[in-house]
Amino acid sequence: MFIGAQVSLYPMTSDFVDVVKSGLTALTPYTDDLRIETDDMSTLMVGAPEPLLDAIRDLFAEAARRPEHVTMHVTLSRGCPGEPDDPSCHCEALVRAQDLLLEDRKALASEAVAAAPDLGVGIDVQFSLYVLGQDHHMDEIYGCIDFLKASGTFLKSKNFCTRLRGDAGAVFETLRQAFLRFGPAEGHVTIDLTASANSPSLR
Ligand SMILES: Cc1ncc(C[n+]2csc(CCO)c2C)c(N)n1
Repeated sequence: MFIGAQVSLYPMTSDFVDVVKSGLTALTPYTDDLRIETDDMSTLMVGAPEPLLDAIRDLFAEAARRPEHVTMHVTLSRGCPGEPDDPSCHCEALVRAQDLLLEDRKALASEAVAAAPDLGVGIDVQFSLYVLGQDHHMDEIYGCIDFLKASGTFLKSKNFCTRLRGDAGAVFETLRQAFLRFGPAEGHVTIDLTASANSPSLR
C-alpha cells in the first residue's frame, strides 16, 4: 500500500512566504514517520494515515492561528495501483477493516471523532471522497455521508462535495475516518479537500 498527500497552503497575505515557511515548521515532529518533500507548488507527505492526517492538521492549524485568511488544498490518495508498496504506510485500521461491515465501520469512525483532541482553532473544509474501480462505490459514499452527518462536524451537503465546520482536531479526525474506513481496504481511494480559516466572508 502507498498512502500520501500533496498539500499546498495559500495564505491571503503579502507575507505569504513567512506563513508557508512557519507552517512547514509544524511538520518537524513528523519527519521520522513521514517522507516529506517540499517544492515550489506543494509538499508531498507519504506515510500511514495516523501521522499523515495529524501532520496536515498541524500544518493548517499553525497557519490558521495567525489572523489572515488562509486556505489549503490537499489531494489524499491510498492504494493507487501505479504506486509502489511502502512499508511505512502500513495501517492496522485498514487491515482490520477488511472484515468489517459498513455499519461497524461507521460506528468506529464516529467513536474516533468523539475522541479527537481540541486544538482551539476553528476551520471550514469542503471535500469529496472518491472510491475508484469498485462496483458498489455509491454504497460506500452514502455510508460515509451517513457517518459525516452524525459526526458533529457536518455543515451541509453541496453538489459534488460535503462541507464540514468545527475545531481542527475534530474536522481532521473526520477526514481521516472518511479516508480510512470507506472504500475497500485494499482499493484505490482519494480525497480532494479545501480547508479555509479566518475568511472575511464569515466575519
Ligand atoms: C504546504 C506547502 N508546501 C509548499 C508550498 C509552495 N510554496 C509557496 S511559497 C513557499 C515558500 C517559499 O519558497 C513554498 C514552499 C505551499 N504553498 N504550501
